[in-house]
Amino acid sequence: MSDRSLHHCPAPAKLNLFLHVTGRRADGYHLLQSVFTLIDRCDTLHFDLRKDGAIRRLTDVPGVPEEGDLIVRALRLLAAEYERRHGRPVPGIDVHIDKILPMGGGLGGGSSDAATALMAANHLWQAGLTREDLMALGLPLGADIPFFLFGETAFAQGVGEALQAVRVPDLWYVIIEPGVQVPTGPVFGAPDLTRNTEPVTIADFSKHIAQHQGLVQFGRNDLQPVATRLFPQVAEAVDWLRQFGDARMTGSGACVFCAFDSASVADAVLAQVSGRWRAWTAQALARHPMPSLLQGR
Ligand SMILES: C[C@](O)(CO)[C@H](O)COP(=O)(O)OP(=O)(O)OC[C@H]1O[C@@H](n2ccc(N)nc2=O)[C@H](O)[C@@H]1O
Ligand SMILES: Nc1ncnc2c1ncn2[C@@H]1O[C@H](COP(=O)(O)OP(=O)(O)OP(=O)(O)O)[C@@H](O)[C@H]1O
Repeated sequence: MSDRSLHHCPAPAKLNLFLHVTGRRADGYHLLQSVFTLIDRCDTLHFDLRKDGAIRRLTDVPGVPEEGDLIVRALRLLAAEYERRHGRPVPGIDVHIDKILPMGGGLGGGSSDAATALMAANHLWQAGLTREDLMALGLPLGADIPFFLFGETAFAQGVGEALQAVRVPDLWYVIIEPGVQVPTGPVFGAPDLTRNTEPVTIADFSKHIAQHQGLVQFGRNDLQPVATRLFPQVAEAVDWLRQFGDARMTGSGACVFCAFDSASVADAVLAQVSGRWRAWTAQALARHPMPSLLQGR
C-alpha cells in the first residue's frame, strides 16, 4: 500500500435481519424499517491512482458494463464534487475487483462495492469529504450505500438512510443462494406487497433480540411473500433451511439465511445443504473491515 494505491480493500455483504415496509413516498419509493448487519463475506477491490483524470474499472464483470457499474457511477459523483471543492480535475483512478457476491442476491454487493470505492478514492485523491458527505453523495445511487459507509450494525428507517447503531449478538450464519437473481423493482412494485406494517421502535427490536439471543429473528421480511411467489426457488430454500432454525430472505432476495450461535453448528448445517445450491457460512461483523479512512464518528 502507498499513497498512490490501496489494494485488497474489502466490500462486505449485508443481511437484513428483518425488513418492514411501513409506507410509500410520493415519488413511489417505499419507507422501510430494517436492521442491517455486515458479514465477513466480501468482494475485494484494488485502486491505483492515474494521472490523466480517467475513472476506469479494469475488471470485466459479466452483466455489468463499466459505465453502469455503481463503483464507476459513485466515483464520477465524487470526482464532480472534488472539482467543485478544489477547482481542478481529479487525478483519476483504476479499479480492479474480485467479485464473489452474487448479484440480485439481497446482499447489497453493488452498493458495498460503491461504498468501498468512495472511501478509497476520497483517501487517495485527498478529496476531504466526511463520512456524512459520502453518505449523502451515495444515497441517490443506492439506498444501501449510506449503510455501508455508516459501517456498523444499524436500525435503518426512511428508504434506508436514517441510521442508528444497534447491538446484536455475535452470530454465525448459513446463507443459501437459490440460483436466481431477484430484481428489486418488481418486488416493490407488486400489487400484493404489504405496505402498511405498523412501525416498531428500536427498543422493541433490542428487547426481542436480548430475549432470544438473536436466534429467533424479530418481525419479518415483508418482501419475502412477493419474492417467493415470483421465484419459487427462493421458497424452496427457505423451507429447507427452516428445519434448522428461523430462516428468512435478506433484502429483496434471492439469498436466504439462518442464524446459529457457533461456527461448528453453522458448519454442520452447511455440510447438509443439497449440491443444487451454492451455500456458505459467514460471521457477523461488528464493524466495517476497511481501515478507518474517514473523518467523523
Ligand atoms: C430492499 C433493500 O435491499 C434493503 O436493503 C434496498 O432498499 C434496495 O435498495 P436499492 O438496491 O437501492 O434498490 P434499487 O435497486 O435502486 O431499487 C430498484 C427499485 O425498487 C424500488 N424501491 C427501492 C427501494 C425502496 N426503498 N423503495 C422502492 O420502491 C424502486 O422502484 C426502485 O426503482
Ligand atoms: N459493482 C456492482 N456489483 C454488482 N452489481 C452491480 C454493480 N454495479 C451495478 N450493479 C447492478 O446492480 C444490480 C444489483 O446488484 P446488487 O449486487 O447490489 O444486488 P442486491 O444484492 O440484490 O442488492 P440489494 O440488497 O441492494 O437489493 C445488479 O443486478 C447490477 O445490474
